[in-house]
Amino acid sequence: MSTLRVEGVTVRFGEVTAVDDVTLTVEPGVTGLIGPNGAGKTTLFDVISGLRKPTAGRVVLDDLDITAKGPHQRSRLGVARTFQRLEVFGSLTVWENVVVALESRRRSVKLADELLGRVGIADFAGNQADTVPTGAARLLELARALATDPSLLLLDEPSSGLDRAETDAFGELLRQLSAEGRSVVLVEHDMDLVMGYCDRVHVLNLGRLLVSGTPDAVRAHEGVREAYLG
Ligand SMILES: Nc1ncnc2c1ncn2[C@@H]1O[C@H](COP(=O)(O)OP(=O)(O)OP(=O)(O)O)[C@@H](O)[C@H]1O
Repeated sequence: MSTLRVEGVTVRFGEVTAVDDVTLTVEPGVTGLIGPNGAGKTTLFDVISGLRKPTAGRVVLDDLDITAKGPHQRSRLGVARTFQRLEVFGSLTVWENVVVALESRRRSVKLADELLGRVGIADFAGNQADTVPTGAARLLELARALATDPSLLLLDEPSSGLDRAETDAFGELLRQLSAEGRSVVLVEHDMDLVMGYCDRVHVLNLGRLLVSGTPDAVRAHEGVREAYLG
């Protein structure tokens, strides 16, 4: 079980302040990170996963300041991430992609079939990864992330490419991951998924944290409706 604290994090790109003094906590369970395009969600994921050093602020995982640690060190501490832009090994099969992730952690390759079944893409196991539909490739990224047995899982737009039934199945998987004590953070534009499956939601707007709360509290917040939900 991991608790993440983002403390006063700011990221500037020249004149643009992509993330502006954001402080928030992620507890075990499913947390949504939402906001309009350009709100700073992916940049904040980059800071949490160690791909980008913040201009100011700290990232603290279970009381350990990890701000200066790189992505690999964070991965060893239990942080895993999927990307908006797919990052699978296209020339390997779906099954081999998971095996590579398992081997990197010296975990049994026998777990690959179980992981593919778990995310719902067992039928694609023997297919070359760059030939499967986008939705399946996203689920493959999730299987690869789960192969590292993460305590904190960051998912960037996981439902894009999934149809409604697949999205609902994905929501149920989120519940299971949460029940296992993992902390899952979701950057997601599918509001049914966010409102239906998140325990807590943080809303970013123009780089700033607008509000944090339960899905109902966030939905009722006037600033959120104005900024985002319309
Ligand atoms: N490498 C970069 N260099 C310059 N500006 C950047 C860079 N990355 C992001 N930005 C800017 O920072 C702001 C936040 O971008 P970010 O991608 O984090 O937003 P987002 O909430 O993830 O958006 P989306 O929902 O469209 O993915 C935007 O104004 C974006 O143009």
